[in-house]
Amino acid sequence: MKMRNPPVNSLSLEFLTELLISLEKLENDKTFRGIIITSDCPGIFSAGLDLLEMYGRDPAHCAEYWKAVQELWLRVYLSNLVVIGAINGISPAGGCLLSLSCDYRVLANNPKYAIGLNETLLGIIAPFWFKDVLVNTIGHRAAERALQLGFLFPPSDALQVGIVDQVVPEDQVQSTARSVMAQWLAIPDHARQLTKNLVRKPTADRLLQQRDADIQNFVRFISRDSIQKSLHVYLEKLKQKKG
Ligand SMILES: CCCCCCCCCCC/C=C/C(=O)SCCNC(=O)CCNC(=O)[C@H](O)C(C)(C)COP(=O)(O)OP(=O)(O)OC[C@H]1O[C@@H](n2cnc3c(N)ncnc32)[C@H](O)[C@@H]1OP(=O)(O)O
Repeated sequence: MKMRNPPVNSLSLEFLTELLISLEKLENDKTFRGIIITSDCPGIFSAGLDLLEMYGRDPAHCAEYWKAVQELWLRVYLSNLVVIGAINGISPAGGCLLSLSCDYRVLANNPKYAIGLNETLLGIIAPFWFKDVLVNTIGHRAAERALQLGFLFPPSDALQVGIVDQVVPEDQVQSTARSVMAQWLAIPDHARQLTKNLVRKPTADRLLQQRDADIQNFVRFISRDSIQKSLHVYLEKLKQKKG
């Protein structure tokens, strides 16, 4: 699955909906046993959640958006398919969450391709289920530092901390992802799927048990004047960077 939402593969409501529909189709087609998620935007896996879906929007829109974010996460995280991330670009915040929700992550060795939950750098916070997935992946202490400081790990650090499973030369990302897929597909589906569910269900259940409250918390938080100001400042910084 090649994500194509130029210029930066931001996860807008429309794009999230497209991804959800595509994933659902693949899940329902029994001829598919695995997917490789990668990007069609040069140098960018995904710029994460679309800031314009959270800035200057009314509460109803924010609630609809957050529901779609939850939905995509649950679908990828709990997918019965083998999901491999072929991460061929930078993947901050929501892009990192998408990567972390794969079963295996292969990152291209380019110092620009940083990965991490950088929410604090925007003056916002990673929701508890983003945090849970990071803690599950790199452990409590490393996650505690990474989340508070908004670390974006370059490939060598990403491998060391375990946020990705493999770092390979850029021209080998897709072929490596395909070899890894072959290894994972050698396992009988029912055994692998039940095991995946056993490991991941408790984390997903934490959100499933309080989805509506999570949406309300998000809407309250994102609608605060101080948070809207932080988003404004960050968006302006992105604009000014262009010069
Ligand atoms: C009680 C508590 C309850 C809890 C409540 C939870 C609270 C909120 C949780 C929110 C979680 C948020 C998760 C996220 O994912 S936030 C997004 C994080 N993403 C980033 O920080 C990345 C920002 N982008 C960049 O750094 C660069 O754009 C990038 C390195 C990706 C690419 O750089 P490049 O130079 O190639 O391109 P530009 O910067 O010029 O960007 C091109 C245009 O795209 C726009 N853009 C970029 N990123 C985003 C984005 N994420 N959303 C929307 N738009 C984006 C950028 O502004 C440029 O636009 P223009 O061409 O119009 O200027």
